[in-house]
Amino acid sequence: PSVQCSSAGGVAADPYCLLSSCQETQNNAAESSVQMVPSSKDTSFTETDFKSLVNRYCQKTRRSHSYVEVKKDGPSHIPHFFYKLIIDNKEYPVGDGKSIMEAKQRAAELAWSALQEQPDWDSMLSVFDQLILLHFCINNSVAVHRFTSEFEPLERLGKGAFGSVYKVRDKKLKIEYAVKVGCYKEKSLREVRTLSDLFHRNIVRYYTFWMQDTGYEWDLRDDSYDSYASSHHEGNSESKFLYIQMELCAKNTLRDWIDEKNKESVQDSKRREESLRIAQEIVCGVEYIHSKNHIHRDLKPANIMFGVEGEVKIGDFGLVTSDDDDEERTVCKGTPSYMAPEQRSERKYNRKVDMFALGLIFFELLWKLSTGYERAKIWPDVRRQRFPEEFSVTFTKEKQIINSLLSEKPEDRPDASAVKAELEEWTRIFNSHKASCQENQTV
Ligand SMILES: Nc1ncnc2c1ncn2[C@@H]1O[C@H](COP(=O)(O)OP(=O)(O)OP(=O)(O)O)[C@@H](O)[C@H]1O
Repeated sequence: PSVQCSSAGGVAADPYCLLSSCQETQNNAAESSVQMVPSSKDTSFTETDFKSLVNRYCQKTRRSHSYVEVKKDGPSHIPHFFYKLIIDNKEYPVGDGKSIMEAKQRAAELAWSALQEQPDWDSMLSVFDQLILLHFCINNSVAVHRFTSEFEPLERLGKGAFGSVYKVRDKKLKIEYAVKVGCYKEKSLREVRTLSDLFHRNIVRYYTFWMQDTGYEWDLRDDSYDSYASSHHEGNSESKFLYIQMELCAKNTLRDWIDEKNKESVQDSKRREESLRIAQEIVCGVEYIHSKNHIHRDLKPANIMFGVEGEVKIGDFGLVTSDDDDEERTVCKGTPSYMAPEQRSERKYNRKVDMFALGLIFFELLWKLSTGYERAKIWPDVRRQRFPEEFSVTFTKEKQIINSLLSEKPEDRPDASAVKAELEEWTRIFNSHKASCQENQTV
């Protein structure tokens, strides 16, 4: 980044110029600090994080600060935001932007500029504090911000144990994607490694990943972005954030689909037909995952999404592992209510844990459970292959498949290819039966 300092007193908005008005020795220190900016840094994504800078400044000078929304303009699908920064009851100019984050950044930039024009600017911070701020600018504010440089964050889609998932638009391509942001741990690369190995219609498509020094937190209510980024940095300057760019799926997961269906008054044949289609697609995805020697380990409706054509997309590979028979596993990884019995208690298990979860998902797809209470009551029985009477009568064939998937012993559970074949055959029979019924009705 270019370093252009104005002469004593009036310091330019560039945060590197913090020390430009100090005495000569301090000036030298500043110059040498400025030279600390690595020349090899990829400046194409460089931007100054004024929000973090103002936050740091306020912490150092013990000032209170808050962002206040001034107004929101434009149509609801492309709103334009206006924010101002108030520091110790003093208001600074209004900044605007296409997102709240952008407007706050702009407001912080304007406030930062104004702050430096104050006559007592130099005396407000000790030289030491100025150096700390400068160091902060160099190490954080100008770190590569690939996420916000390449993408425009549009909304937060969800939050899980690993981090948050954002809907974003690629600024150049104008294409929307999902980007998952979380704290980097060696384990989290497992998801990236697996996703990059998988290419299938029923699996969330992975594009790329990268690491950044800064995290990103979308929070409309407060400024948790600042504390999120700085708290990770203060405690551990080595901490990194992992960004995973994926295909964007529909907002509603299979969990939402099931919940919606459960609100309908009757258990209709359309639900059965759609459930069979969804079940087939899930099993196709699982067959593929297993063919690549992976175990998903956390199959559940909340981790199953839909693509643009309504096709099933299996996601959240955070617990994926390789299906190596000899490997010792961590007990109780996954979501307890969908876990196979051996996954809850044993160190050795295999891909058949996914088949158990599939059995439970198939049951939930088909059977209307009106309340959480009803679900809680019935669930332990279903896990032990005990089904409601009416379910067994209405869904004879499906019950047979689900029953085999919920076998206590993993070796008694069919593999994905066998279930796929059975489901295909049953769907064919079911659809032709339905077509002939409809024909009889019209005649
Ligand atoms: N590719 C995507 N497109 C659209 N929404 C997504 C996408 N990936 C994830 N989401 C949404 O974000 C939410 C959280 O994602 P995900 O479950 O992968 O995060 P996580 O931190 O790994 O969660 P978990 O606690 O389940 O491990 C999901 O429930 C889903 O609603």
